Amino acid sequence: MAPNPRVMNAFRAMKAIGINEDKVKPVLKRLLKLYDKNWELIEEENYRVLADAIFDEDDSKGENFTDEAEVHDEPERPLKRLRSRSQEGQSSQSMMRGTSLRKPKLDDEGKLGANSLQRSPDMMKLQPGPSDSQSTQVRHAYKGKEPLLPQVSPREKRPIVERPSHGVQFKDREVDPDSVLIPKQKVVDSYALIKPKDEPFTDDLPPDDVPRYEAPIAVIRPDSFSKEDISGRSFLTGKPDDQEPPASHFGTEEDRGDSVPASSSSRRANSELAPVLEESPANLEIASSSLGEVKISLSCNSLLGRPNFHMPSQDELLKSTQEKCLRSYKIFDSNFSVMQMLKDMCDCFLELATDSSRESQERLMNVIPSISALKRSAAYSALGVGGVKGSNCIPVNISNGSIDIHCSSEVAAPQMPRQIKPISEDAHCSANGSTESNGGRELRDPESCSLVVVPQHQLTFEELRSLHDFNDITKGEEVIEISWLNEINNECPPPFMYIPQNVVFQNAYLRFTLSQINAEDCCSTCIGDCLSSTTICVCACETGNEFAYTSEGLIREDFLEECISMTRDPQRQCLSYCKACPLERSKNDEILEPCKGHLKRKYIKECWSKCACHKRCGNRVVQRGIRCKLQVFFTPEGKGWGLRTLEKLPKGTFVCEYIGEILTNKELHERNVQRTRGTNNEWHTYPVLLDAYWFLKGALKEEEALCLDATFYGNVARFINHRCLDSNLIEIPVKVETPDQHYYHLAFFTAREVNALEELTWDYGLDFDDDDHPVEVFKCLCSSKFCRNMKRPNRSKSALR
Ligand SMILES: C[S@@+](CC[C@H](N)C(=O)[O-])C[C@H]1O[C@@H](n2cnc3c(N)ncnc32)[C@H](O)[C@@H]1O
Repeated sequence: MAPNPRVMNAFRAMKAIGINEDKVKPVLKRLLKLYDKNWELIEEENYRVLADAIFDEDDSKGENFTDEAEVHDEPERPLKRLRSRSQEGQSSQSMMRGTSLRKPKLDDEGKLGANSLQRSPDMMKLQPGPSDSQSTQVRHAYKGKEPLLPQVSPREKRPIVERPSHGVQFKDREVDPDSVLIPKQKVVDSYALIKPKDEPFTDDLPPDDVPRYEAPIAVIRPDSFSKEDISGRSFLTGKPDDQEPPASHFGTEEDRGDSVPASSSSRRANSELAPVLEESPANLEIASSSLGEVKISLSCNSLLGRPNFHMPSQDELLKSTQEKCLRSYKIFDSNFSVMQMLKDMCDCFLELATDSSRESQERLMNVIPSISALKRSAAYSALGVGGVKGSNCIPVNISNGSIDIHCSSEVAAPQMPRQIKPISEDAHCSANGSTESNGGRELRDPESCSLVVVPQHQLTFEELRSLHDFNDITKGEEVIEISWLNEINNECPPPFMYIPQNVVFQNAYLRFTLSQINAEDCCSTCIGDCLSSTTICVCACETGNEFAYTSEGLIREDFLEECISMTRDPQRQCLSYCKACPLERSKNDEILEPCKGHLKRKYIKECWSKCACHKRCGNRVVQRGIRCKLQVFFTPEGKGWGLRTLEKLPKGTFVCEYIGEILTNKELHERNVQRTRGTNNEWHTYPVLLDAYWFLKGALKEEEALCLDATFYGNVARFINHRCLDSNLIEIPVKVETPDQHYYHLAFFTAREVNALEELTWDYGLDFDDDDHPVEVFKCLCSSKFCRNMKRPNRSKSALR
């Protein structure tokens, strides 16, 4: 029978550290039996378990003949020290992995002791320190060897968890600082062999006549060297981390005094090793939480033996990671920082790991809607909370059926409630933390003393969902966060559901099928970026065989100017007339008026899923979503909420799409009728008609005459206010998924360069003289010199585009 390759590998690995087959065989057999043939456990960390079991056996044999005195006077202990590199300075890494293998301790019968195999670091932390007598035994057992687990010695009774560093820590015990050397360049696989410095250094393998001394006497890891040791260096600063000892230091200064002292001799050893260590860093700290409690390290152990290994600089590493992230995850925010993300990860870890009730209380405060937000929802009246104009918060005291929230005047922080923890319908909590009956719903941890209570029957789930997170009104729906801010009063944005893509309300006919897209509607032979292709891409046909976008992702100047003048210049404006205008049909009048005309527009055709080009092809802009830094803000001029940019935007930048529910024109008409009858809402969203191509079909079917309404479902475009004629945005139809003319995206691009903090506006195309539309009019406050409403400030009807 062919020998089991795993057995052969084990032999080979042991041979590499000087243990011959005869010795390996019986121990291996026992381990296999013990582990139920679980080879993985044996093979882990380059057969560490096996090696240690062999050493154990050696030791236990040896110990039969030693007493305490002999142990201490044992100067000629082994020449070599076996050490897994993965232990070197890897405490935090091990902790992250959450596993650590403790060597199996075989009892007399060759069985595992109760605690022999421990994989949980928590378990290890909880391990009590042995009593003095126990520790003596432990010292016997480990005499001359590094224990594989943080065994707690009398001088290390302090639990590991108390130490500033964390994770699995391997203790250097009985180390003679002068006696060890790590010949890093002679790495065999992942082991570093350590040889007493003052003994003749012959080769890496022990002489055959000293088999007992294969067991190592001591170990020095890179991070147990002085602070100049690169492996203990903070990668962030390039300086040693002086906030705390490296993760693999054991115990306090005094502790180290008799284990691994920072003695002159150890320093001597270090300085001798310095050139080697400089070339062989093992563990690099790359990020940490603000106070250094949590750290992220990179370990490159398996690279150390490679001749071409060199340590990348911090800049190199960050730059390359950043580029990779930007490429892979489509992050277009120029402020994105890998380093920040890693620090955030440390902070999150710390937060989760130390979740204090105070923190969770603060977090909860931010998820409660302010009264102004509630006021806008139908739920407000049902809440029975008195008006608090001038206050950003719902009153602090808990009274039956009311809401408790503490809130500073600057922080109007209504957010999406993320965690609603119904405790009891009848419970609320008084300031001292006791629970009282209130018929409400508790929104936070019952342990904290100030509870937030919202009457359960008042706010529906839908209503809660429509309240806005002031950090990100998009609720994470967009690639980029969009905050909202009111520096004028205590209003909150009106409730609506944020959606990043249009959704069909009910009857609109929309088919995005691949079969519907013909060869002439997609570039099925393009490769990579269509913009840089030399052949003409079919997707550019609609725009005169030239793409509408530049390689910078802006709209081509001439195309943009054409669109602007077709929309704004009365001389260039071109109306098309449909045969049976859906607008007229929806009125259900006896006699249909003739079509009043629809503005003709140029449109952009973007590459899409059936195109063979790359997803990041330059002819895909609108479909990537919002990339500019925007903010919803309360306008000082009395227009209500508006949208502004927080960064300078070049001319031709894509800002956002008008997103809303896709309605048929009939459905919209019905809504409008309802709207005028319904609540007297000051701020109306203005639905847009997707009417640019209505004229193309003889008689458009009802379900093909489409429009977008952002009143209930929409994106930030619903906040863009109107400006007569010289608005800084221009809307352009963009075709993406379907070649059908009756559906397209309406995208806003900057019509000129826009400065940071400038309000973004578009011309709704309102005819302030047209009394024929049911949507409530507003007094135009656009302050444009071309304002069409200037001479008629008191008009009460407006037009709907
Ligand atoms: C699409 S919404 C814009 C967002 C709105 N300002 C809000 O607070 O939700 C349109 C409404 O904003 C207001 N509005 C927009 N442009 C305006 C302007 N130029 N002057 C006055 N009010 C304006 C009108 O009330 C209009 O009905």
